[in-house]
Amino acid sequence: MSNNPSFLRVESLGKRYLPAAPPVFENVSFDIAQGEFVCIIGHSGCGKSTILNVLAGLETASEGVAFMANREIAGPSLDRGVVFQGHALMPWLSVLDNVAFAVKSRHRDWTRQQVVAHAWRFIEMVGLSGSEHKKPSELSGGMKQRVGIARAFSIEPKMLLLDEPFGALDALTRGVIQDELLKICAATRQTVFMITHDVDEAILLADKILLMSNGPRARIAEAVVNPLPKHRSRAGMHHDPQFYPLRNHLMDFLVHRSRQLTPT
Ligand SMILES: Nc1ncnc2c1ncn2[C@@H]1O[C@H](COP(=O)(O)OP(=O)(O)OP(=O)(O)O)[C@@H](O)[C@H]1O
Repeated sequence: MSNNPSFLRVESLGKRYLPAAPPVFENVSFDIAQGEFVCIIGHSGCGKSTILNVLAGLETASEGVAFMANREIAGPSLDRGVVFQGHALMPWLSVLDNVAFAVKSRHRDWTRQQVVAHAWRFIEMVGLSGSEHKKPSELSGGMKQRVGIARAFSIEPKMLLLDEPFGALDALTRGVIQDELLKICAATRQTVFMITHDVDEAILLADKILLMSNGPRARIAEAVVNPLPKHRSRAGMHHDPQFYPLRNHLMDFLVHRSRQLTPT
């Protein structure tokens, strides 16, 4: 991790969809360091996806600002790769061409050969070599999600934004892809902001876990630094003496404290 504590800086963000209604969230401020993996957890409707969309430049905030590398985020950019739950692949293109399309948009001057070689690297990285000529309709949900991840990584974004990317997957596939994501992030020192509802997933992946209170007027109630050693594994992390205290703290927030912080 670099010494720059605020590669991404969010300052007093607020969002109001309807003028007469209270804001969904307000006064949301947090920092993400370069190479840091941050998860955000909170109940449905508190505004997590809205925050992610503001960071992606797909949505504007009603109040506050977000900066990445000291530049205000004011629209979509290839510097930020987004993976949604619904993977959004182009159904008429093969796995290879779905990834190649993204590579080409990043490197417009590259030859087809360069584009394909680069796309290949990322298809291999997510364990999809052998399926590169398949269309999305021929892939399982987990495989489609891997294509989405390969595509987002292939543009080598400065920041990766993941909106519950594994939400629709069965536990086994989810575990396999979590392990892959961990490996890729360790190898590339990728900076990540990820929404999850899964406390164990957050403990496995995140360096820091942001806890959001319930909406309306939701806020970041706590930023919990993960005390477990950086090289964690799904199989081993629950043996760490710090695992259950951390898990209980997060669960306790979701069950009790997230509500108490909601203004009446
Ligand atoms: N375009 C929109 N117009 C009006 N209200 C919206 C719009 N988008 C989101 N909202 C409302 O804003 C609130 C926050 O939505 P958002 O999707 O950001 O929450 P979330 O925390 O990501 O929820 P979930 O965990 O269920 O995905 C919800 O009450 C939602 O109904």
